Amino acid sequence: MSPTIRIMRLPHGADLPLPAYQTAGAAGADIRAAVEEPLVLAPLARALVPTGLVFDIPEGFEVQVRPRSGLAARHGVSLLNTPGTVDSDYRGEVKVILVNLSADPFTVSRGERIAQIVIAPVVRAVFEEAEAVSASERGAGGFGSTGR
Ligand SMILES: O=c1ccn([C@H]2C[C@H](O)[C@@H](COP(=O)(O)OP(=O)(O)OP(=O)(O)O)O2)c(=O)[nH]1
Ligand SMILES: [Mg+2]
Repeated sequence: MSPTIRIMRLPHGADLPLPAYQTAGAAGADIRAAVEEPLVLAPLARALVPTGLVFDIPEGFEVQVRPRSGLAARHGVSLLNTPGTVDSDYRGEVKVILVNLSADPFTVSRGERIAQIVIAPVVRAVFEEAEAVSASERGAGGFGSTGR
């Protein structure tokens, strides 16, 4: 099943390609920087990078915004909030929170593929207050309780 995501391109991204899967089996579709000018990210700097895209995500799905491993491995560039969550009712421009975790400045060029989006089904819970919770083998152990 392939849900359709309708995409509106904003004026500053009108000439950039839509998100696209690069190979037949790709889970992620790359999205591009709709910056007007090259953007220089100093070491440890972050930026909210526009994509020029507004998504119309079908109800029951989300879009996750994830880093590209090539940018991470070669340049230390990642997303600060990975995976970013785009809610199905969000009608604003999708933006990418890029962060430069390397010791060198990184330049983002217009049209560069800066991240990838993965669409995923959403399960929503019912949150219900409880006086007590069920017993389990783990109990309250966590944060390394099983050792290394
Ligand atoms: O990488 C991201 C993450 C989020 N968003 C947009 C879509 C999402 O639906 C909205 C809100 O994101 P989130 O809930 O993560 O942020 P928040 O800080 O909780 O903002 P809000 O109070 O608007 O929910 O921002 C993006 O464009 N890119
Ligand atoms: Mg939120």
